Amino acid sequence: MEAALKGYFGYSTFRPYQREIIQKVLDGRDCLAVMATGSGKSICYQIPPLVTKKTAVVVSPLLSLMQDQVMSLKQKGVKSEYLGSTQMNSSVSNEAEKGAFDVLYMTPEKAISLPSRFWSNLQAAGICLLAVDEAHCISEWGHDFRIEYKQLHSLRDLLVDVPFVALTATATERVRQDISTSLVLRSPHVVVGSFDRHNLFYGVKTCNRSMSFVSELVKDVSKKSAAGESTIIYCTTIRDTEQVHEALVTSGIKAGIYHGQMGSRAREESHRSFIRDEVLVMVATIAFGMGIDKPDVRCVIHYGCPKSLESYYQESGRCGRDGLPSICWLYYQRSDFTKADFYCSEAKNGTQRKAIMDSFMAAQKYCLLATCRRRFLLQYFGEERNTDCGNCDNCTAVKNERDLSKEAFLLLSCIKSCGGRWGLNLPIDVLRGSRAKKIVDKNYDKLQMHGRGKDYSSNWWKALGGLLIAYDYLKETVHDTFRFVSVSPKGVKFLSTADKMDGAPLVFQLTAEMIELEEHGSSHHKEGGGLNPVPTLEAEKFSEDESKLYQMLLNVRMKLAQDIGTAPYAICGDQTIRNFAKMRPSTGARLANIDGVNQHFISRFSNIFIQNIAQLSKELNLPLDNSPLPAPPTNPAVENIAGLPKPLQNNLPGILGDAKLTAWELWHKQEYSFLKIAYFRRAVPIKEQTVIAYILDAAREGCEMDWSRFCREVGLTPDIATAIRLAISKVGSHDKLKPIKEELPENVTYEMIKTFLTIEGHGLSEQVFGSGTADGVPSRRAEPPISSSHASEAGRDDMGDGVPAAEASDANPSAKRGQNVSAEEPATKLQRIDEHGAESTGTATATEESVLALVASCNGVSLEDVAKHFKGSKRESVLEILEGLESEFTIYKKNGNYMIL
Ligand SMILES: Nc1ncnc2c1ncn2[C@@H]1O[C@H](COP(=O)(O)OP(=O)(O)OP(=O)(O)O)[C@@H](O)[C@H]1O
Repeated sequence: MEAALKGYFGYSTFRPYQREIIQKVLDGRDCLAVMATGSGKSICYQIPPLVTKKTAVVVSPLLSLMQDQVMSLKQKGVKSEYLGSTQMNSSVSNEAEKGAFDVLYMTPEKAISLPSRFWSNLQAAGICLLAVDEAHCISEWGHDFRIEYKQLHSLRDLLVDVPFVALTATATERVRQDISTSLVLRSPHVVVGSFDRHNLFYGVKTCNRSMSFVSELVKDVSKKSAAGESTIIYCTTIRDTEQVHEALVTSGIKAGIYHGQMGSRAREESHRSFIRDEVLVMVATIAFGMGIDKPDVRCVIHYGCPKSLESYYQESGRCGRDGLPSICWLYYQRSDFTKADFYCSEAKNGTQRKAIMDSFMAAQKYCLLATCRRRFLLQYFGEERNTDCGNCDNCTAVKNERDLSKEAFLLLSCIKSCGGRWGLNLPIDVLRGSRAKKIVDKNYDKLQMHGRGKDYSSNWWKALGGLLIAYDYLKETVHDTFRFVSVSPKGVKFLSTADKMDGAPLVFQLTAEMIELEEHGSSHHKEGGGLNPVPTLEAEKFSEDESKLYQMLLNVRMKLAQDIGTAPYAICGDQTIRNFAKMRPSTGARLANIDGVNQHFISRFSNIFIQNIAQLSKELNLPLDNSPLPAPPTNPAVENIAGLPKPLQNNLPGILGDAKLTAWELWHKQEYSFLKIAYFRRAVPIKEQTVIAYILDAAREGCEMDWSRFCREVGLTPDIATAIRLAISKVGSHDKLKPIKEELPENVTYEMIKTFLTIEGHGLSEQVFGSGTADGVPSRRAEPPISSSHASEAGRDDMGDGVPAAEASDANPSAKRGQNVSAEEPATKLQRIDEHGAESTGTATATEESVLALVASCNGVSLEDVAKHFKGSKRESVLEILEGLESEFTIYKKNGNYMIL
């Protein structure tokens, strides 16, 4: 599991619950995972297929979401596709049912409409799980109910032994139950993670929708864009969306717009430009919601109070999914609170109406809060916290507490005297001495407190009213479209004791709005207050030049992404780029050690980044290798990995297929050995013979070859070449290999014959082997004399005459080539070490190949054991080789033991 995590995703440790869920799925158990947005749920269904080599089917509600995930997975080297209405490639479905993909996404509509033949074929090919992402859509009690989700249970009968995994970021107990019942989960393993998004700063500001406010907002957002950071501005109406978008564009900020009245093409285009960082600001209604898989959104602004705390959590949760510090601001205006009636109009019955109203009231309460916002949010989702978070506006604001007992007394008693039949406005007007007709008609101008609240503005009183509601001194109720504020039992108690004790203190933390109103007489947020209330932890650790380097490297990533037509985050995350800027690795080995760097990245982009880091660091006068990482291995093969793998410039991949091309690239460009290629990125290694066949295929397709080296590694000397030539002439044909092999001594392998024939096919025989016998190709070892009489029965048992050349091979070519360690040898030797403690095992020397063979033969081997095994080499050399192999992702370390990746 760890091997797949590092190899494909570049991470060295699992986040909470990931391992547990993956293990349960591998054990065949159904799971229900309720984990916060951005907590890493996807990996729970993306790792099992990489471990089991069977397909994971993922049902996901939105095509845009699937497309983004497929794009991202492909960049990691994970075979992935989707099935849905926008899939233009008609062969995907056919390939999918043959098990061609690791991860196969599909819409619920597609999942329930696929013929049972598809499922039985896929099951025959291998299916390791069925995941239902955003599983809350199953429940009518969830906030995104989708009728097709309800029908997914029909798959249960088709996929009897396949574990089902339901995943969601928000689910109450009731929704969880619905999911479980509807999907017919069988005693599922349930995981409920924390809802806390500790990297998010939460803040609230009041606003008005004037142009001056919008231009302040634009100014703030432009700072984020200038820093290359992405922002989403959620508006509650299409009108607001258009207004804010226009203001941004007029100020020269590249911004996208997204709302339900746009055509699907325009929406897709908008979405695409945002995830590819072509625009850094997206102004949208909540229609731009669930489908956002972009991990590096740094700021989410809600321009208007959201309709519920659930949707606020979900939408603000689009921020900082990569775990880096990010900011969520909510701007509200008191008039937003009157929208409850509008939302309630969606209700089908009284119960639903109450549910909508309760959620909206909670959102309103969140706006008016003067205490820790995170605590409030978590409490709302049933998670108790004893301490304040220190990462929200109320926690970080200079504490401004004051005894407001007199003001509270005035407001409460005024509301009580007005009979609790009004909203907040009328009693506040009474306090402020209004003689409006309604007030005079009701004789409220005769009340004792009439005009006694003139010192504060109306908005200040409303803010106090909000506090008194939040702390249950006032009660807000809604009847039809009217809201009434009355004094609660707690408020009544306060009034009675305040009366008697004359001045019992009631200390409140003043809200930001109240402070603003007292200081400036208006509640517009301060100029320059900006969106960045707290310096991010990472930013604090960066020097100015490191920040510059970070920005430059973001540009390098952007350019690369544009060149290959993908999103920058799909190449690697912001945190990885931060680490590059901080550590400034000078070699591929150092780069590979950085979290977030996976095999695919190493083979495609490491060279570009190493070069840019070196050059830009030089320009900025920053030293390289500023990292706490161990000293870089000096193994030339390791250095090579950073240096060479460039994508091919010709069209060979199409002809050759990935595996053959990769084998050839690794051999030719990286100078990997056959054995190392056999293990490269494979849980189950392929045979060395297959590697050789792949490279020969590449050569036949025109790939450049160093034939001297190839012959040397296959063991094909000029003597053997001569013998093969003779054998062919004896047999009279080279169409079948077996008769040729039978004419030759046992030590002449099928690989040698194939190599000879390929070289002959290229007309290079004379050049490579010379015209005669002995000269031409340097041989590392003395060959036994060749004579036809040595021909053996080798291969006769397992190969008929018709065996095609590409499939014919010997069992263990490296062993026959007289290498230090054969594939079986290390295990035996190591066993001896285990049995006899420090007993010497001879003087075997460590080479990359022999160490690799040893690690491959053991299920975890420590440095000590490897060092003991290779008595002929110094411990440091052994360590160096191990580190080299580790940084190339050929092996990895787990609990101090080396294992094959
Ligand atoms: N073990 C890990 N170590 C470091 N980063 C990780 C790990 N697992 C996942 N991540 C990263 O965390 C981010 C969020 O992961 P993911 O998209 O799976 O979240 P999610 O829980 O599915 O969120 P959502 O509910 O929004 O869909 C991604 O950038 C992912 O690469």
